[in-house]
Amino acid sequence: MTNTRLISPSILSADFGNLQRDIEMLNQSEADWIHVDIMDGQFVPNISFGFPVAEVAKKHATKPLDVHLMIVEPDRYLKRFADAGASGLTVQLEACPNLHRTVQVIKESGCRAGVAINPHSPVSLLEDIITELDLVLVMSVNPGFGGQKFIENTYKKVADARNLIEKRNSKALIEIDGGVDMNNAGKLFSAGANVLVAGSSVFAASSPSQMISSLKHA
Ligand SMILES: O=C(CO)[C@@H](O)[C@H](O)COP(=O)(O)O
Ligand SMILES: [Co+2]
Repeated sequence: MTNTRLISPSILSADFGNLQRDIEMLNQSEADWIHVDIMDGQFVPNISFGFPVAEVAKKHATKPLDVHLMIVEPDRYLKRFADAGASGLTVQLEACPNLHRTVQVIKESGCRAGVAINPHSPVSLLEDIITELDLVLVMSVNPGFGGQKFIENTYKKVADARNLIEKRNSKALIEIDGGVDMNNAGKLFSAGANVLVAGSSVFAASSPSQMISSLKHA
């Protein structure tokens, strides 16, 4: 079992009028990655931002961009997000009819390959692809918005993912996304999570950088 514990703050909750300032704050903080949420208004009922904002993030960030694609037909855009500076590309299982091929294309682009599963999708759906993955993202809210309530069934899914990874000797990291805060961060790491995404809990804190440290050492 890996002891890796990383924090990936989501810029969805940043101040877009001061994005450079907020990214520079993340550069100075204990954040490990910077989470970039791409929403298309089709896979999820919200539109966030696209390439220009991802490119601004890349221009100012000194940390790897952890790009989460909540879009239909992600294959159409993998290369462009890789060229925009993504270090990791995570697609939603539910958006990928040919997931094995999609994962191979991500790897060929030089990015870390991640697959996200929605709250209704069991971890067992990853059984025949887990050895190909660098990262499994367990959604702990329904995707589409920041600031939602954490779904408690996530702990069981972290345990399921950890069991599957160990059974198949996979090197995949387990990432959790949605409603992560000081009430659940420590329990998630103890349950076997490796990477915690945090949007509103970081950016609404009086000291975002202190909150990142608190989450990391929870
Ligand atoms: O992918 C998503 C939402 O769909 C996330 O990455 C959110 O940006 C997390 O925000 P909080 O729940 O932490 O506020
Ligand atoms: Co996300």
